[in-house]
Amino acid sequence: MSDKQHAAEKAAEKVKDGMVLGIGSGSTVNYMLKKLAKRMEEEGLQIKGIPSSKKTEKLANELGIPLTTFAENSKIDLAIDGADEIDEHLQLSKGGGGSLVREKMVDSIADYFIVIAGEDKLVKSLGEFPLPVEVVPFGWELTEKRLANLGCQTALRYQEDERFISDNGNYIIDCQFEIIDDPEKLHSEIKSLLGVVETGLFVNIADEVIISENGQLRSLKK
Ligand SMILES: O=C[C@H](O)[C@H](O)[C@H](O)COP(=O)(O)O
Repeated sequence: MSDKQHAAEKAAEKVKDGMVLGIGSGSTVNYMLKKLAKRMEEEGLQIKGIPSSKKTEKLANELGIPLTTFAENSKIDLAIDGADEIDEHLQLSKGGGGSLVREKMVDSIADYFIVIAGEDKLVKSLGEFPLPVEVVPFGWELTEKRLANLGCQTALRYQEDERFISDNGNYIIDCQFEIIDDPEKLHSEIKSLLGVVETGLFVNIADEVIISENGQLRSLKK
């Protein structure tokens, strides 16, 4: 079993009967969903999920996991999500799959947010992984220049030779900074730029990180 699967399955064990669960996105979360579906079948566990992407929604539907919306539930008991980078203060860089806006909406409202990952996602400082920023398509070239003025190399994201379009109909600009030593400050600076919808910096949102390293689990908490 891979480290990410190990961490994902451990987190799935923390889901309790009757919970409204915020379901993140990505390959690590997919393992969590599969384990959750197994628990529902074997233990009769009943939950409702709020998915953070169309991909997660599709997999949850395929696995028979009941879903709900913010229209029906304004509260999330627990959210479980992956990350692209995690620093020692539990600050995250997310959005490698382009789902950062919905993920942030889901993860930040949860009473408790658990991040799941293999040890390879732990970093001393964020920034090696290019930071995804979701921008509105209108005037994206101007927004890209504003981002570049903050001192990063920018790249409009493509997928299979087409411009990547997020679940919200927006573009993603990946921003390569040398190092992100103050995620909170950088997030505020980027958010203040016209045309920016959201950044992939998840600052002071995670409550716990479950990491697996060579089959050994450990939990990092705030
Ligand atoms: O937009 C995607 C998300 O932020 C993912 O949670 C993140 O990219 C980690 O994905 P994975 O579990 O596939 O490494």
